[in-house]
Amino acid sequence: MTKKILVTEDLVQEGIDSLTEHGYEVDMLIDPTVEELASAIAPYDALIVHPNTVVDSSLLDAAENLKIIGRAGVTVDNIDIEAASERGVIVCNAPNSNVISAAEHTMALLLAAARHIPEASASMHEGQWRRADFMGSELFGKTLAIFGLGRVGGLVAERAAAFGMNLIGHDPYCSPERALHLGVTLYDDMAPVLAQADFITVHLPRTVSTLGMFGADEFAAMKDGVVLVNAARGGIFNMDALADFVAAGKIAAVAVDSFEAEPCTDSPLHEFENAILTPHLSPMTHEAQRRASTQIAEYVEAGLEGGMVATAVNLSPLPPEVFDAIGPYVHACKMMGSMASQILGHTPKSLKVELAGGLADADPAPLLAAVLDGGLSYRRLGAFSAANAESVASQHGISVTTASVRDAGEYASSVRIVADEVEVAATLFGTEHTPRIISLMGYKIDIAPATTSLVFEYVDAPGRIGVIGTILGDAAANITTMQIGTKPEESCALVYMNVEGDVSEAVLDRLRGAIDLRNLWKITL
Ligand SMILES: NC(=O)C1=CN([C@@H]2O[C@H](COP(=O)(O)OP(=O)(O)OC[C@H]3O[C@@H](n4cnc5c(N)ncnc54)[C@H](O)[C@@H]3O)[C@@H](O)[C@H]2O)C=CC1
Ligand SMILES: O=C(O)C(=O)COP(=O)(O)O
Repeated sequence: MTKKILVTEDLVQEGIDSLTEHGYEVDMLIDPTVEELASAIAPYDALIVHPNTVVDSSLLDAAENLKIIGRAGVTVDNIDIEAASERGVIVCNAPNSNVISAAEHTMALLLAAARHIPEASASMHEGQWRRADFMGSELFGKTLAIFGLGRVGGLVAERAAAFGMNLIGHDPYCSPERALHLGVTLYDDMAPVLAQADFITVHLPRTVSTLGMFGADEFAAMKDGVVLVNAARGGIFNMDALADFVAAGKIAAVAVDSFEAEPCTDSPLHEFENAILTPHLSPMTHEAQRRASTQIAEYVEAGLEGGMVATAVNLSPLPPEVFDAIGPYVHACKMMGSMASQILGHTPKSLKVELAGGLADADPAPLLAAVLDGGLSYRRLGAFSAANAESVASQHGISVTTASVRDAGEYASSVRIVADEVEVAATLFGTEHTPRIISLMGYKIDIAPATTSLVFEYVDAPGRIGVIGTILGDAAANITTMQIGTKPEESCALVYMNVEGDVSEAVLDRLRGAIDLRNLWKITL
């Protein structure tokens, strides 16, 4: 039967043509109301949207045949990813389609603001010739602060470096290597970045932590005469507070391309001549729109044909034969990824995933994706899929290797990961496939981890467990299971302890003070 695809927003014809040439039936229902879309969606296998079509759980409930949603662009914040995943619907985007256009638009806004181009042009159209009123400043030698050093932020850094700007930035998830490569001095806190910048540009996703990230306190902490640009997402700057600071002259100019509600025809900034406002023009180039159309057509087709979707932002379903081989290990691998990242405390530089015994011939990609997903799950957008795991890992500065060994020792199969200096291995136990940790930091143990665990490493000596037990008992934390591994050659022991009850920082400090610990980690799964 012919597969049906519904397109709900303008899409360059090239992508549509390629889908029809490949035998799909493509229908256009441009800018439908919520009700129109809900009553039309049932027969469709795929849905292609831009930013304005809201795909929420009630639409997905009506979408009985839907297998894949393609977002012709980067941002998927109009799609309820979790609801789609729960229903087994793949969500994919075209993450590289418009990032160059977005970075170039950012540069255009920076330059336009620095040289008063919109106001000067408007005055010329009114028949005036006012050179002295539009004295500008050079970008050269000025400090540009970039918040968010992902795809667009990185491209802006490269372009601003060519203008001779000093680059500083803030992005808790950007690796030091990436920052070094981009020539950006990274700061953990916003304060020093705000205090130094002559120009500030944001390239952040819209999340709970970035909405309103720039308000009155942040604007007050900036240099007098600062220039601000937001070509990312509306809502990152608090517009009312921003207008107050523009009115007071603290902010010399502001350029905004993206608004909290679009279309936007009125905002607190509309009255200011030194506020440059563009109607979400960042992606509006022939090149970006053409890429968005052709790339999304290719990914949607891959999804409909059961192939791996390279840009899936939620896990695409594994083909049954792959699932049979490795599916039960997905949960264990997510758990190990989370455990390793909690022990490490930062994003690893290198990650090795080794499949042993019965898994030796299996494709490691889905398990690598699961390890990364467990370890980097702070990314609200962009879950790892088997197809994108390596490339997303490298974006985060993680170099990935996979290996297989035939010998799994006393187990039928196992997976071992090494994230920088942290090693952890797991096997599955019984018909329920319960994950058991069989090695941690080189210590041989055998334990099924609970929601909260404490891991102690210390120089082995009698009485240690007693001291630990007493402190936890006093804190009303109950030890439910425990395993001890030793390294006799180093006289060291590692205790993996599952606990119930609250183990606060104060209790951890007491434990650290009471015995001579090499390490103590609290792990929450
Ligand atoms: N107007 C336009 O045409 C386009 C807009 N966008 C928007 O621009 C933004 C950036 O897009 P990409 O670079 O593709 O995304 P990305 O995901 O590659 O990069 C976002 C970066 O922000 C960082 N980040 C997340 N939370 C943060 C926080 N609280 N503080 C500091 N850094 C944080 C992440 O670590 C990541 O490095 C997104 O909001 C996207 O929606 C993207 C493409 C085109
Ligand atoms: O992809 C994005 O995030 C963009 O903002 C690009 O614009 P669009 O939403 O595709 O019109």
